Amino acid sequence: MNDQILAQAVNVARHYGETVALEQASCRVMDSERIALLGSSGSGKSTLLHLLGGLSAPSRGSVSWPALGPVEGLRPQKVAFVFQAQSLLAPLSALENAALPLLLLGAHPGDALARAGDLLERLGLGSVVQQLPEELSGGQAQRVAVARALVSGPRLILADEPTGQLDSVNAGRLMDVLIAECDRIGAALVIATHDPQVATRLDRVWQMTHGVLVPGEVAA
Ligand SMILES: Nc1ncnc2c1ncn2[C@@H]1O[C@H](COP(=O)(O)OP(=O)(O)OP(=O)(O)O)[C@@H](O)[C@H]1O
Repeated sequence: MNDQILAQAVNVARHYGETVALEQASCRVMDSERIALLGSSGSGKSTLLHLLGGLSAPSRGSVSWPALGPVEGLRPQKVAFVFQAQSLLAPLSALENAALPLLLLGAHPGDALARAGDLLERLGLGSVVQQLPEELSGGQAQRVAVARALVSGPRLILADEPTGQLDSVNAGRLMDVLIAECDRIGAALVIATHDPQVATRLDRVWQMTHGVLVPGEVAA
C-alpha cells in the first residue's frame, strides 16, 4: 500500500502569525490519481499544495512521500510544481525555461531542448519558443511553466491555478496535454482551481473551505 502513496499529510495545520491558513487536514495522493482542489480565494488551496510539495513545512502535523524514496532536504525529488505567480527565469527563452529541469539533471542539451520544444508545441506555443518571459502574455508564461513541470517526467505534479489566465479553448487544450502526459509518464496530478470545467476532467474533488479540507470520494 505504502508504495502507492505519493504524498501524505497527517493532521497538518499551517499558520501565518494570527492567520490560520489551513486547519488540521489529512489527505493522500495515490499513484496516478487526478485530483481537483476546489475552494474560494483565500481558502487555503495554495497553502496545502505547498505543504504537499515540500515547499513549506507545516506548523503542526507531518507530510511524507512514502513512494518517492528518501527525501533530500525538505523537498522530494520527482514532485513538480506549477506556481500561481510568474516563476520563469528572466534571461532564458521560453524553450530554455521549459528545458531547465532536464538540463539541471544532466540531460543532453539537444534532447532536453527537443523534449521541451515538443511540449511547448503541443501547448500551442510553437511560435514563441525563442521569446523571453517578459515578451510572453500571462497565459503563455503559465503554459511554459506547465511544460517545465512536465519535462523531467515527475511522479507527482502539483499545479496552482494553471488555467487561471487562459481562455476556455486554451484551458481545454492545456488540460488535454496535462492529462495525456500524466497518462504517458504515469504521474499523479493535483490541480488547485476555481474552474468547474477543469474539475470535470479529473477523478476526484477535494473541497477547501476557510482552511478546512474535505477530501471527496472518487467520481463515479
Ligand atoms: N506568506 C503568507 N503570509 C501571511 N498570510 C498568508 C501567506 N500565504 C497565505 N496567507 C494567508 O493564508 C490564507 C490562505 O491563502 P492561500 O494562498 O493558501 O489561499 P488560496 O485558496 O490558494 O487562494 P487563491 O485562490 O486566491 O490563490 C489567506 O488568508 C492568505 O491571506
